[in-house]
Amino acid sequence: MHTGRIIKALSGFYYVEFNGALYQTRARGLFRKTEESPLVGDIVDFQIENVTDGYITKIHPRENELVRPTVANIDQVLITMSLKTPAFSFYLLDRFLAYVEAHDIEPVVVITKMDLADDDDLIDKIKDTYGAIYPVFFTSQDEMNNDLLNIFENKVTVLSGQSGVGKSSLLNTLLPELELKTDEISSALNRGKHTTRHVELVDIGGGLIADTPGFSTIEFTEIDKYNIKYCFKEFNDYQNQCKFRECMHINEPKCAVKEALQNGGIKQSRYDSYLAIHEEISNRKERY
Ligand SMILES: Nc1nc2c(ncn2[C@@H]2O[C@H](COP(=O)(O)OP(=O)(O)OP(=O)(O)O)[C@@H](O)[C@H]2O)c(=O)[nH]1
Ligand SMILES: [Zn+2]
Repeated sequence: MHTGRIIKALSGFYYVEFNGALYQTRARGLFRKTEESPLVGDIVDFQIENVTDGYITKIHPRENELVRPTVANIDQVLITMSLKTPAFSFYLLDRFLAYVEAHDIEPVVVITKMDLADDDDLIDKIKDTYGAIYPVFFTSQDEMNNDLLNIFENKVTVLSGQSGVGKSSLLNTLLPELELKTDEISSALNRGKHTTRHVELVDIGGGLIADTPGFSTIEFTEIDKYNIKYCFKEFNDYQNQCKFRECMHINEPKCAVKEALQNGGIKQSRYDSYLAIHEEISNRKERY
């Protein structure tokens, strides 16, 4: 019996990496009864049947999972946001950040298209708003950002961000061999344009990254209006000092979050994003 990680799932096979080798495994009937099926990213126990084949006997409990792409046990999500085209949006970035926090995954902010920069105030405001809360990297397509390449070691990473911000370009810059590889696969299988991409974890900087960029829009459907406040990381420095334990930091007196807003510990744009998302979730719930 061995324990490894599923890095690819294709046609009923799960490819498990163990000790630098890849094993083609099946899940057998075991999981059909429990309706639990293995996901890419899962840590599994498996039995080797011959040199490279085996079958999965157990899925270890998941730390977290995302639906787009369908990957489990993710350590970090790179939230890509372009400086321009499409225009940078503090609100949209805050939505992505809250969503990733809600899934118990560490966010990393990556600002793309820095070659288009013409507004120093915007860059300063981005640094000022997020620099103390999250790792923030600035990149452009034609430059290899070596600091960014260092963050992957021993981690499983997923890339996300709205359409057109440069997710694929970033992935190709960080992993030039990737584009080549995907081209080879789709032409080899002769499936043409409409091939459904199967997510695969590929090696990057001593860790793994999902080769398919992930979610590009955010809906807070599974998140409760009482929990969204915990998804604004810097609120956690203050919210246990609010007078009321159930304080939502909106209309309550003696609210430590609103005090922090007054003295600059919490940024106005972050608080405004919180209010907007809280309202969106509250309105949705009322309809049911
Ligand atoms: N100037 C500039 N353009 C870039 C940069 N990165 C990407 N682009 C351009 O932005 C456009 C979108 O890039 P993609 O990498 O396809 O963006 P994406 O986020 O993968 O887009 P979706 O597949 O729609 O989710 C392309 O025309 C890229 O050439 C950059 O750093 N600088
Ligand atoms: Zn409060």
